[in-house]
Amino acid sequence: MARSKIALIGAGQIGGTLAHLAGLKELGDVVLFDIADGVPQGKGLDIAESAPVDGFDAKFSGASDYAAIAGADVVIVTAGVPRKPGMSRDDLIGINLKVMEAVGTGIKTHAPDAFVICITNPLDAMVWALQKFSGLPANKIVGMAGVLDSARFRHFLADEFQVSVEDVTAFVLGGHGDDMVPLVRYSTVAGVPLPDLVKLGWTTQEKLDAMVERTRKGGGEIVNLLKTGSAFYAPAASAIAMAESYLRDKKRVLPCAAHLSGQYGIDGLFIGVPIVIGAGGVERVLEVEFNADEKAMFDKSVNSVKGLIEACKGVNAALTN
Ligand SMILES: NC(=O)C1=CN([C@@H]2O[C@H](COP(=O)(O)OP(=O)(O)OC[C@H]3O[C@@H](n4cnc5c(N)ncnc54)[C@H](O)[C@@H]3O)[C@@H](O)[C@H]2O)C=CC1
Ligand SMILES: O=C([O-])CC(=O)C(=O)O
Repeated sequence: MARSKIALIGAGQIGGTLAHLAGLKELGDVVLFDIADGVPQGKGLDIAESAPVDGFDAKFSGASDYAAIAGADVVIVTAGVPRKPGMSRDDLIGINLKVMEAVGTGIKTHAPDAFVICITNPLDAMVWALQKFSGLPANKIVGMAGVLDSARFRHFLADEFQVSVEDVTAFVLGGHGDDMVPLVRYSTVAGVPLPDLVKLGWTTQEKLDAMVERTRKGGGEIVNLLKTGSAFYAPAASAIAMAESYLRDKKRVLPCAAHLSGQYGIDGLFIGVPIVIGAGGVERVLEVEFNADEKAMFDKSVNSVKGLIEACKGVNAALTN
């Protein structure tokens, strides 16, 4: 059977890490695309030269011409700019929206049948714009954020409880901003919900609240430490989990920014919700029930995303249709 083809649009910090992980997991042959000519070629060659040491078989190539992504099964988009300390993700709208227009056109022309994962920030608005520019069907394009935000929450919880990260589940829904919604009631250790663990004395409500807040600000914490860019190892690992679920038809249930058409009372926006990713792309949206507090947090986050969409429409009139 022929190998799958994975196209990475953007060969920066996340793009390079994606290529390496795709190789290590033998997900398929990888094409790195970037406007910075030489960078995708150099990273591709470097990773190919690591393959004999780690023992994986995959081809790596670099390009600055969209023709190279033709026939890709999966496209992962990280093209654009990351924020620096003092900036919010939303400050990236102007520049990254223009990038999404170019990328969307490239995908529409050369890889219209791919399953597309957008990572570029501000995520919920960029994946919405990328869908408009590419014309992809709603089940073939998703945004990566919830897997990352949930992984951060899981890490903090596992560290607090001194248990394996594997036994901690978490769902962080809503938009990928500081008002994202870590759902404490739906997060567990070996199936036991967090509120029960507070009752059992495993942690205190104050500590749990602090971990929720740290999760919400998790991206900014790393930006402030790195100073020159943002997180890339955990974001790349998260997108690879989504790509793997599609390519291997694993049907994993993952929190992702998915196009909603009525679910959660939302129509026409990409919002972080649990979805099933399989060979059919977004195969199902899991609608969890919210209590009044959770609903208020979710609505607040959705309103932030709506504000970003309006800002995009203000920048590019073609998006108003
Ligand atoms: N959704 C999420 O959870 C996360 C999103 N991000 C976002 O991902 C994006 C990428 O982050 P990094 O890889 O760290 O940035 P980076 O700066 O290392 O890489 C971005 C790459 O995009 C390339 N690029 C710029 N314009 C392009 C265009 N028109 N076509 C093709 N390539 C183009 C640049 O040359 C650069 O190599 C940022 O917007 C960042 O905010 C970062 C972490 C998590
Ligand atoms: O915070 C940022 O700018 C990058 C990002 O989205 C994250 O790491 O969650």
